[in-house]
Amino acid sequence: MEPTTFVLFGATGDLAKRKIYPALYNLFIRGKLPAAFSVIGLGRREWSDDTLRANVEQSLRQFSRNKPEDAATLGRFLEAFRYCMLDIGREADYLRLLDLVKAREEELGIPENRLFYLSVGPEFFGTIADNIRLSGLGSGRGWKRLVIEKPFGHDLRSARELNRKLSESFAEDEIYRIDHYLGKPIVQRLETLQQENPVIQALWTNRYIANVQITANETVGVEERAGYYDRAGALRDMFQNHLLQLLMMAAIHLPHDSSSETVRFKKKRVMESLELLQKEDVGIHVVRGQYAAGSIGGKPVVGYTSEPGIAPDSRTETFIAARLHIDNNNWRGVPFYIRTGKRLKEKSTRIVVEFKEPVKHPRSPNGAEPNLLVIEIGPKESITLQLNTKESGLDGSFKPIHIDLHAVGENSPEAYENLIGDALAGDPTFFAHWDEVELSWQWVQPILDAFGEDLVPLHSYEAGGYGPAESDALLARDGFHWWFDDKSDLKSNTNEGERYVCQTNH
Ligand SMILES: NC(=O)C1=CN([C@@H]2O[C@H](COP(=O)(O)OP(=O)(O)OC[C@H]3O[C@@H](n4cnc5c(N)ncnc54)[C@H](OP(=O)(O)O)[C@@H]3O)[C@@H](O)[C@H]2O)C=CC1
Ligand SMILES: O=C1O[C@H](COP(=O)(O)O)[C@@H](O)[C@H](O)[C@H]1O
Repeated sequence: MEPTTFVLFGATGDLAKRKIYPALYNLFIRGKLPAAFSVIGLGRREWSDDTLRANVEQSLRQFSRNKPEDAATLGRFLEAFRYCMLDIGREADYLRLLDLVKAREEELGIPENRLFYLSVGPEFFGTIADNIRLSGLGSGRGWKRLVIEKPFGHDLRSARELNRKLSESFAEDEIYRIDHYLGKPIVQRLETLQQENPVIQALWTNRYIANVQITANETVGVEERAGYYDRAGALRDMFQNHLLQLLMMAAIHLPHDSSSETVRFKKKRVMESLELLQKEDVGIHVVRGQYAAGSIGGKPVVGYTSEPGIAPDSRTETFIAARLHIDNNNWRGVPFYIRTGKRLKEKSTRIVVEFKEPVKHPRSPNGAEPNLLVIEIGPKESITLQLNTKESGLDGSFKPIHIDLHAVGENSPEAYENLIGDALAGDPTFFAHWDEVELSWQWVQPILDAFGEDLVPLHSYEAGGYGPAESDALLARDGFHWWFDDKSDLKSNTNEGERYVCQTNH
């Protein structure tokens, strides 16, 4: 990996502490950081190099999956860190930063390869990009990369404006837009699961698939982010980015040796084929909800509008479910159902592919269930194929068997580790390209408009359940139901039914 200077805006903030330092440390101990590497942390706080290092060490002790046990290893890691006080709006501070970056590059004898990681609010992205250009930080003799966090815009118009602004200072292939769902290990394996397994590839069409369900349920509420969340809601916070990315990853068909360009091209094609909704029709395809008081894991929780910092008359959605159609030869006629919400019964992020039943209706009396491919993305990771077999005995009924297609890795890397490693290596495959982001906002915009004009009812749902009943009705109208919402469906997640572990390519 090429020698790099990692310039971290927001080094004193929460994301750096919880995700970025642990990711860098885990890359370091796995030997996945460049041999010559330095981190320049930035913030307004009056920290010294030692204060930064002490904070990094503290963050590793609290948040890293590998705790720093060996003092010498930790010392070598921390030695790479320098701190520079910088106010984002003050141009002179960038010149001081440039001096420090150059001094470090000379000290280490490394080329001017600079990765700028913006772990700060999106309102600062444009100013930082401008100042990187104006100060000369962005015109070194090596490469430059810009890593940015969501939210990428608040709607289609603001996303386009932000992109225009960034593109004055960085080319598209220099911009790495983090969507941490793309860094999750199982999501990264989806492409190979399909590519390396012709059986799955052959089944990946509307000929065999009845519907696809993408769920991201959370038990947490708005937490300490009332100010941000009440302006965003579930549609902007989860749906426009993470869930549409999962949809793209699930729906693409990839040739055997796909490059990152192929992956991005195919994802773009999926988004281009998504049927756009008219604002007036949003209520037919989209359900929105807001949590009321209830209980989670036996503990009472307040409703959304009683959360600290949320206005009592807020109409922000904390739940959304939608039915989408991809109008192309592979997926025409296959509904994709997507839902996400806060204060639901359990934390689970999964994709369920329900296969068509040639003969029997789902839940037919003899016990046969539709074949399912269940991709558990978190908090547990698994890929399971549910098939039917005949019960030995007299009644001849069927029972489901489950074939595990994914060996769960011990201590597998976290999303940020994968993504920061990829950004350092210059691999853009698992970052969101502007085309995808723009098409996602384009798809979401009529829904934002319909919500804004109150054309869609806001259903209240009790905390601790599975969201409003209208979300079930959305699927019931098509003759389907959400899988795994009640205990009887949880067979594939428990020991009920026989399980087989398979060797697969992925
Ligand atoms: N925290 C999380 O889990 C997640 C965060 N994000 C995104 O990451 C970004 C950072 O979030 P988070 O770390 O939580 O935010 P914090 O509020 O914890 O940190 C903000 C950081 O920005 C710095 N900062 C703010 N204003 C200035 C300024 N004028 N000049 C220089 N530095 C400034 C602060 O430094 P100082 O106070 O020293 O000036 C601080 O380091 C946001 O865009 C957020 O949406 C995305 C996903 C998850
Ligand atoms: O980006 C976000 O994601 C989290 C959920 O992430 P996960 O990895 O725990 O599934 C969500 O809680 C948060 O609101 C959102 O901003």
